[in-house]
Amino acid sequence: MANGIMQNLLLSALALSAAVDAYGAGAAGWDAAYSKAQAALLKLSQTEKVGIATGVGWEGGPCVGNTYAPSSIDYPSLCLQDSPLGIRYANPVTAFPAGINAGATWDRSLLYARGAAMGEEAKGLGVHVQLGPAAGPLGKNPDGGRNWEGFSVDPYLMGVGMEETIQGMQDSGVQACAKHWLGNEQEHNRETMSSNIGDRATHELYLWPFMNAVKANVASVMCSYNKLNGTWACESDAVLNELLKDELGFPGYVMSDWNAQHTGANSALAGLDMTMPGSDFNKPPGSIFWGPNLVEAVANGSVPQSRLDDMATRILAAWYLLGQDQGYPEVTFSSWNGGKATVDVTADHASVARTVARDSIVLLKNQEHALPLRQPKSLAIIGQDAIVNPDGPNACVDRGCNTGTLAMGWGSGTAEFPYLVAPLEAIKVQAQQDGTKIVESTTDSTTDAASAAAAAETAVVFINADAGEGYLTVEGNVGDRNNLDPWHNGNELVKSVAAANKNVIVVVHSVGPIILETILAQPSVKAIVWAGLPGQESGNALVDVMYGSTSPSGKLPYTIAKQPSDYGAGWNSALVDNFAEDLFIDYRHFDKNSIAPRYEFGYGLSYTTFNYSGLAVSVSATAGPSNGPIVPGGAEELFQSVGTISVIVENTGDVAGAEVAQLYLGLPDSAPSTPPKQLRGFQKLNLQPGEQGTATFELTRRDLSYWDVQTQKWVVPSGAFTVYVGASSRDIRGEGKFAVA
Ligand SMILES: OC[C@H]1O[C@@H](O[C@H]2[C@H](O)[C@@H](O)[C@H](O[C@H]3[C@H](O)[C@@H](O)[C@H](O)O[C@@H]3CO)O[C@@H]2CO)[C@H](O)[C@@H](O)[C@@H]1O
Repeated sequence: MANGIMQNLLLSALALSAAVDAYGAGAAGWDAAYSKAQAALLKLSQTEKVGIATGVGWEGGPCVGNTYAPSSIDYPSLCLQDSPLGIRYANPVTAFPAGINAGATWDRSLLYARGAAMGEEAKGLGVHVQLGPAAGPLGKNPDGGRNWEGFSVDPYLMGVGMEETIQGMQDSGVQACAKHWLGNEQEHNRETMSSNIGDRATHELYLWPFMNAVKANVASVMCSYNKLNGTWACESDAVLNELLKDELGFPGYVMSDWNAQHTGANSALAGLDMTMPGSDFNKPPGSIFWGPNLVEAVANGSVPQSRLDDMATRILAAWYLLGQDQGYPEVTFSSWNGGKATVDVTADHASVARTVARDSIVLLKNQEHALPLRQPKSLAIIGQDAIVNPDGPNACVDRGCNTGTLAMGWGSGTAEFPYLVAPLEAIKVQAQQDGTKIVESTTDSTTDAASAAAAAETAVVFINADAGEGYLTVEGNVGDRNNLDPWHNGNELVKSVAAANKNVIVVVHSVGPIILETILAQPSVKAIVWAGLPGQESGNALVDVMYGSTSPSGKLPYTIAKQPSDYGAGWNSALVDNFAEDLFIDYRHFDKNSIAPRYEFGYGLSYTTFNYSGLAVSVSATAGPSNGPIVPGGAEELFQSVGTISVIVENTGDVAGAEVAQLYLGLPDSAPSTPPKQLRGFQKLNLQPGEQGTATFELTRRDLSYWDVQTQKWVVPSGAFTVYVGASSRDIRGEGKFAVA
């Protein structure tokens, strides 16, 4: 007995030192957090160690996930709460624009501000772990149901979104959770299918944004429902221990998606650290994998004591890392009784929400200066998407319906609207100031639409396309979209308006790309505005842009194709997805196959114009693999600067505007079958008329590397790299070269 205890203690010590080695000495605060965690661990009983790794069950506490509180140390029942765009099932909270809008701003400071504001609200409500942001799905399937929760289909932009959001959230004191790890690209069959992804695509596409998350010291990671290469993501040694903890040096803890655990001992050995929600949620009664079963598994030797100690240490360390041991607020709401909080945490966050919504708007078409509107005599506002759901913006649980204006998708990635400013409501305020007569048709009836359109100088028609999580089916869409068309007969609505009015503006609220060919075929359609999923400040943000108090400055975070088949990808109903696209998703696929997109990745118009000049390239790197110690994010060398590329951008128009200058790199031929160009930098510059600014793109070794499957390392290839700098992935304004010997 005594020998057994001694052996367990020795194994624990070994595991703890292994964990310390894994994240590298001195990594931003983790060292100190681990020391505190190790000290606390010594005071915990076996049952308590298991308890802090086990959820108490769905609806077992105030949050969507709750752990058992130990009595031996001053550590709470952890409250884990969605979502990536606000605090789910609580009110009042701010309903921020969705991730896809935050990505469309291409604005690092706004991404950070949104994260910080969400983090403040989470902390204020006593939430310890906010379940976001999301980098999986990445969005390789344009019709994927949850793509809108993340920032972009491009891993670089997604990575920046993850990093800035996590930094913002964690600077406010809440633990972030990067999800869903890994390869959960569709909702159909998500809990049964296997994502079979090649090693290179795994690294260069799907893992890439999680590197940024781990580099930003994310406290936790959620493993996904699907299998990866045949093994459940939440019990895959290759996915959790090898990729995440060893290769990326992740020092925090891995929690399961809700019920994504399939075995007790196996998942523990593979690197799962916390099971959620910990009950037999959606499973036959009695199928609880941890709790007492984990105590038993350690006792009978199927799970080493060191593994249990490692789980508990990681969970405790994340809590200490965020300083949650210092006077953290109590949970002040319950998810299960309407979420009414005893405190108001919203502060001035509506202004952050409005700015993100405004600066994410992408102007796709603007013919004959249709926009901005200049005190029109009359305006027809058409479509149900112009008004709030008559039953209220929160009428459907988890936003599981598409009635009224669309401002977020559906599922767990939602929050309750405290209010929702509808487009019509905001336009009416402006119209009153301008003396504009408003004619309304707020159903999707084509006949009513035509009458309203005929009675006004200009017609603004609102259409949308929704998607969400597969546990809810909305209008026949099981999470993923059935097609890339606008919902509610949107094409016919626009056609009827365009037949009755010569000056039509189309506003699109959508979760992702829609096919616009029918709409573009109408000569009366002069302007198209993509407003995405703008959150509670929808109408106000739209008015800011449509009336020109701010020039549109969003850029597309994905490609809009001419037809669905152009993407070469989409959700499928099989139980296996072989990810045949490999590295060639979205613009990488269009470029490789010389397919002309309708609106390319990175595209977006402004009310002004920008000139690019003075491209300067100063890059010096040595070819070969990146080595060095593992720090959070990966091999240390990967994050070393190898130089800069800069370009001068001038506002050549007569109004102020912001331009997102974008850097794409083409790798030399010595890197085998690589996409023709890949985003490797961007900077948004606010410029007054006539003003010049310099966009500077700092490059790291990772930006120059590809994943070499033979050596299992990131490798900088030798040869000539091509530099493309421009206003989008297809609007290249300057080209250059640099060589790596
Ligand atoms: O919320 C935590 C994570 O949960 C996953 O989604 C779950 C979601 O939170 C939950 O509300 C939903 O429950 C439904 C259940 O699946 C269904 O069978 C039942 O009929 O209705 C329930 C809703 O009332 O289950 C979701 C999982 O299936 C997310 O994937 C994850 O991102 C969240 O962070």
